[in-house]
Amino acid sequence: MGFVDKLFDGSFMPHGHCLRWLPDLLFLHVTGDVLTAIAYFVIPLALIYLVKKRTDLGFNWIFIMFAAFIFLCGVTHLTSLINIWQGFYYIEGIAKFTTGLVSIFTAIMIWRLMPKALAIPSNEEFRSKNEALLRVQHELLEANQSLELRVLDRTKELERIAHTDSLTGITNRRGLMDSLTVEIDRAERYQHKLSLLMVDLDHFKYVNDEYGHLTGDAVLIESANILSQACRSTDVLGRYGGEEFLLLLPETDTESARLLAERIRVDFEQHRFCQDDGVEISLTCSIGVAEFQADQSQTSLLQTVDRMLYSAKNAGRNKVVVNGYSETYPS
Ligand SMILES: Nc1nc2c(ncn2[C@@H]2O[C@H](COP(=O)(O)OP(=O)(O)OP(=O)(O)O)[C@@H](O)[C@H]2O)c(=O)[nH]1
Repeated sequence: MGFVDKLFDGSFMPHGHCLRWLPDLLFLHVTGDVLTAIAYFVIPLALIYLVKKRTDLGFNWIFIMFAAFIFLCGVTHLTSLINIWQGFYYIEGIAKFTTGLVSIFTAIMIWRLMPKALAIPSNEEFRSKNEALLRVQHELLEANQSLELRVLDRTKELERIAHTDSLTGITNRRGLMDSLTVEIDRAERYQHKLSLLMVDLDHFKYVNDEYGHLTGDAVLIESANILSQACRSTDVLGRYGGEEFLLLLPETDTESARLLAERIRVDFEQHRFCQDDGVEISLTCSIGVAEFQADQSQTSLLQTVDRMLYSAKNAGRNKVVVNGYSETYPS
């Protein structure tokens, strides 16, 4: 009789199923089997818990297959234990068969998964990639910082351009108005003096008509220089209009402003604007002077100083007219 026939004729009794009931032997088997059975059911629970919590993990299904495989191993193990006393061999056979199917399927799938699993970057690769990313992040931060600085510089430059007269390089009307607002606030808050000079070149149209616009421009630039040399660094000089300049004089009362206006008037009177061809141009200016009065609005102050300038023009030009003074200078 062959081995295979012996296996199925009922005479084969696997060795080990005739446990002798020795206490120490029994203790080893029972304790070992119970611990193993517990582990067979706890491990699948742990794997399912992991899959539920970490849905982002790749190849999650392989954990489920392992859980099923280990669970079925547990069932097989348990039925084989029961079968020491009871003869549920069909149940055990079915459990073994199912375990075998799941095991072989898991084994096939794990080999198919192998290339992907091997392709997972190692910790070292992750570390070096992370370092490279940190380096890039650092470079980007630095680039961003230098960009912000450039934007800041550019913004300041644009602000400067927006407040600068392109021809003469001094403050333009917008800059003048901003400064005037600040100076009026300061004068009002600290009850300081503030005076204004409005300077207008006399018969400037004649310069343009006679010598051309380029010469007119050069005269305007030189006039701005004369004015800036005449005033203090704390004063604000700006071009108010075409050939009209405005001087804001903080901490200056009417009399001091009048003296400065008179000096400027004389400066222009004595100055000779030289052309490239050697021709000299004489030019005078008229000046209106006004001191800021408490509670006066910016518009009202400008209207007052403009009125004074108008009076100076009416008085024959090359004159200084001061608000509150009846005299015209020179009389
Ligand atoms: N070259 C030049 N001329 C300018 C500029 N802005 C204004 N003007 C000229 O300045 C002249 C001002 O003429 P008016 O307003 O008649 O004044 P004025 O000739 O100085 O006469 P009064 O002010 O009454 O003494 C005009 O001819 C304008 O064209 C500029 O930027 N460059």
